[in-house]
This record gives sequence, structure tokens and C-alpha cells, in this order.
Amino acid sequence: MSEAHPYEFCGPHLGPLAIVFGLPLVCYALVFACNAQGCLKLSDLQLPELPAKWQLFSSEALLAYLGWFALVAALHLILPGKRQEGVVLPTGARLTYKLNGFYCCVVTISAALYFGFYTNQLYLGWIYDNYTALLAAAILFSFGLATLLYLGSFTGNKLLAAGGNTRYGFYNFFIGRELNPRLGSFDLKEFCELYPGMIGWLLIDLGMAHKQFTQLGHVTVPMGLVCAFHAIYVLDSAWNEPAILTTMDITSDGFGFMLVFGDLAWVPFTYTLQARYLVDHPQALSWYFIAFIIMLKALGYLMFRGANSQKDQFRRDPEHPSVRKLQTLQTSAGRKLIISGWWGISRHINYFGDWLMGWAWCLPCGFHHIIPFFYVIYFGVLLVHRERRDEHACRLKYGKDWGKYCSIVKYRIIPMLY
Ligand SMILES: NC(=O)C1=CN([C@@H]2O[C@H](COP(=O)(O)OP(=O)(O)OC[C@H]3O[C@@H](n4cnc5c(N)ncnc54)[C@H](OP(=O)(O)O)[C@@H]3O)[C@@H](O)[C@H]2O)C=CC1
Ligand SMILES: CC(C)=CCC[C@@H](C)[C@H]1CC=C2C3=C(CC[C@@]21C)[C@@]1(C)CC[C@H](O)C(C)(C)[C@@H]1CC3
Repeated sequence: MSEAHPYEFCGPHLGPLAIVFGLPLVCYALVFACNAQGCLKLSDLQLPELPAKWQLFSSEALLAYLGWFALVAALHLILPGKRQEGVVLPTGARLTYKLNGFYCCVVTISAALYFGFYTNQLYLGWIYDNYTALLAAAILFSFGLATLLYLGSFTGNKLLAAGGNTRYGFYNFFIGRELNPRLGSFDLKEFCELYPGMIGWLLIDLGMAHKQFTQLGHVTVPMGLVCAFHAIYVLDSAWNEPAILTTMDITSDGFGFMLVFGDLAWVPFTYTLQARYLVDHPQALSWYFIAFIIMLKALGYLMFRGANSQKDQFRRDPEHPSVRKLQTLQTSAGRKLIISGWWGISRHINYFGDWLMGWAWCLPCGFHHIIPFFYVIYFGVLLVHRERRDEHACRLKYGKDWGKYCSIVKYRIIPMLY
């Protein structure tokens, strides 16, 4: 029991309750508010209807979703992968992870491209036609898995997450009670964070591109840009899979509804909103706007990858030639904090880069509606909240040295602004 751990997300009742039932509603709201029938305009607040063919539930879609999850799990087990140890656990032990996200991603996406676009044996547009039923399947699966994980955390001698072991059962279900639920050596949290949801995100994008292909006879430049940008992001995450082992999601958060739903329903179904929008509202963009969007993506990626890799390299080997010359602040906790390079610009310059990339994903949708810009609005809120969570954790970890660090690197996320 860790009652000393503060309650996150506005306390143990209201916040978690609103998120658990509110987020699935947001997923539906986005589908209702913007689809082939129209897109909600703030000026007239007229809600479009759902396309007549879209079903709210179908057993076929449920089977497809379960089949997808099983397929990715099988690939993860079958394909070769590097074994890497995670951080030291509170028990002093270290877990070993099998890392082959990149292979799994390349195999599934290549197969989808080959059978979907080259041989035409696979109708990927089916994903668009069954969008709402697939979403229902993902939501049901997330509730089911989160419940099983919660109940499973009471069996055996499980290592519990500090923040998800309070006296409030529902809060624990939401935050995640067990730290690293596993089936043998199969790590459910790491797998869900990087495999079915992230690869599913790309597959749904391809489904949208394929639908557009069947409707227009070609894939438009904005659709191509969105799919390519998302693919770069997902492949980059899979390529840098070892770095995920040191993120707070893996090291300190339990695996509860928030992450289960985030990984398996929220990411694949809300992060693909721009691609779905472009099926229903194809855009034509000028070459200079396209050039601007590509430069924005490149700049965001440079910051995001540059900062994340710099810190990762520094934490693994501070004497490595690429990070040896960085200025640092020695803390009494024994670790050093980087105060030059990317980490001298703002305390989370990686978040800023990530957010800029988000803009590059939304801009290809043009300026006719606000709904396709949902991602940058939501992501801005998520990053500000995440930065506060990390700041709190670092303050506890580094004490007054963190204050010293903040006086050297003054901005939280956006240089000169925030
Ligand atoms: N697309 C999406 O939906 C999401 C994307 N992300 C992305 O994931 C990436 C990882 O994010 P996240 O795990 O939140 O956080 P970070 O990668 O920023 O890691 C934070 C940790 O880094 C260490 N650190 C902080 N400052 C310094 C410094 N100056 N020098 C050395 N180490 C430092 C601290 O841990 P310690 O000192 O213990 O090493 C701190 O707890 C980000 O790029 C983010 O944008 C995150 C969430 C959602
Ligand atoms: C309230 C709410 C919507 C909660 C869900 C949050 C999740 C969507 C995110 C929490 C942390 C995430 C990470 C990634 C995706 C989104 C979620 C699951 C991530 C896999 C994206 C790609 C990055 O490169 C990453 C691997 C560092 C990252 C890890 C955290």
C-alpha cells in the first residue's frame, strides 16, 4: 500500500471515472462529428449523422480485432529479437525483454502493402467500411483486458506499482495495480505499448489510403504525407525500442485501464483521424505548403529524435564520444543532468519536437474544419500534464538539485515561451 503517493488525474474518484467512461465517448464523438456525411462546424454546431453502412457493433469486426491481436502476438513470439534487460526493479531484480517491434512492423506493413496495393488480394478498405464496429471491438477488448489484469494482480506474489496500490479499487484499476504483468516471459505492458496499437495505427492508415484508392483511383498527396509521417514515427519508435524500457510507463506506471485503453484503442483510432478525414474530404495543397509541412516534420523529428537519443546515449554511457562534451549538473542523488545540447534549450525539448510533428500530421487536412486538428490539441494537453508528472517525479528524485537545474534550464517545453 502506498498511500503517500499522491492521486493523479484529479483525485481517486472523479478524474479516473471521467477518463474511463469519457475517453471511449470521445472516440465515438470524433466519428460522429466528422465523417462522410459531413464535419461539425463550430459556427453552426450541426452534428452530422453516421454513414448508413457503418455498424456500431459486429461480431465480424470483433473477430478481426482479436485475430489481429493474436497475429501480432504470434509474430512477436516467432520472429527473432534482441534480448535486453530493463531497469533495476524495487526488488533489485531486472526483467529481460524480447525486442523485435521493428521486424513485426516491417513484416505486417510490407504484407499489407503487397497484398493490398500490389496484388489486390486484400481489400484494406474494409477497415474504413467497418470503422465503428472495429472501434467497439477495441474498446470492449480494452475493458476486458484491463479487468483481467486487475483481477490477476491479486493472484500470486505480484510486484505492484507504487501509484496503483491505494485503498480505492477503481483508481487502482484505472492507474494499473501490477507493475509488469507477464505470461511467462511475455511482457504484456511492453508488448501492448509498442506492437498491436502502434502497428495497428499504420494498418488503419493503410486501410484509409486503400479506401481512397478505390474511390479516386489514386492516393492523394496529403494522404500520402499523413501515412508516410505516421509510418516514420511508428518505425522510429520500433527501431528505438530499447529506449522504451526507461520511460516512466514501463519503469513506474502500472498496467491498468489508462495504458491498456491508450495503447489498444485510443492510439489506433484517434491517431488515424487525419487519414480517415482525408478519405471523406480529399484535399489539394500547393507545392509550397507541402514543402512547409515537410520541413516542419523534419524539424520536429530532429528535435524529438535528437533529444531522446542524446539522453538515452548519455544514460547508457556518459563517456560516449557523442555526449562526452555535454555540460552537466552533478546531483547528490549520484546522477548527472545534461544542461547543454538539446537538454539545455528546454527541460522537455523532445515534447516540443513531438508536438511540431503532430502539426505536420494535421496540416495536410487543410483549414476547412477543426476536428482533424484534434490531435495537436489533445497532445498539447497530454504533454503539459506529462511534463508536470515528470517534474514532480524528478523533484522527488533530485531534491534541491532539481531547483538548481530549473534555474539553469528555465523553460519547461517551448523555448522562450513555456
Ligand atoms: N505520441 C504520443 O502519444 C506520446 C509520445 N511521447 C513521447 O515519448 C518520448 C519519451 O517521453 P517521456 O518518457 O515522457 O519523457 P522523457 O524522455 O523526457 O524522460 C524524462 C526523464 O528523463 C530524465 N531527464 C530529464 N531531464 C534530463 C536531463 N536534463 N538530463 C538527463 N536526463 C534527464 C529524467 O529521468 P532520469 O534522470 O531518472 O533518467 C526524467 O524523468 C517523448 O519524446 C514524448 O514526446 C510520450 C507520450 C505520448
Ligand atoms: C488519458 C489518455 C489519453 C491516456 C493514454 C495515453 C497513451 C495514449 C500514451 C501514454 C504513453 C504513451 C507512449 C506512446 C504512445 C502513446 C501512449 C501509449 C509512445 C509508444 C509513442 C511513440 C514514442 O516513440 C514512445 C515509444 C516513446 C511512446 C511511449 C509513450
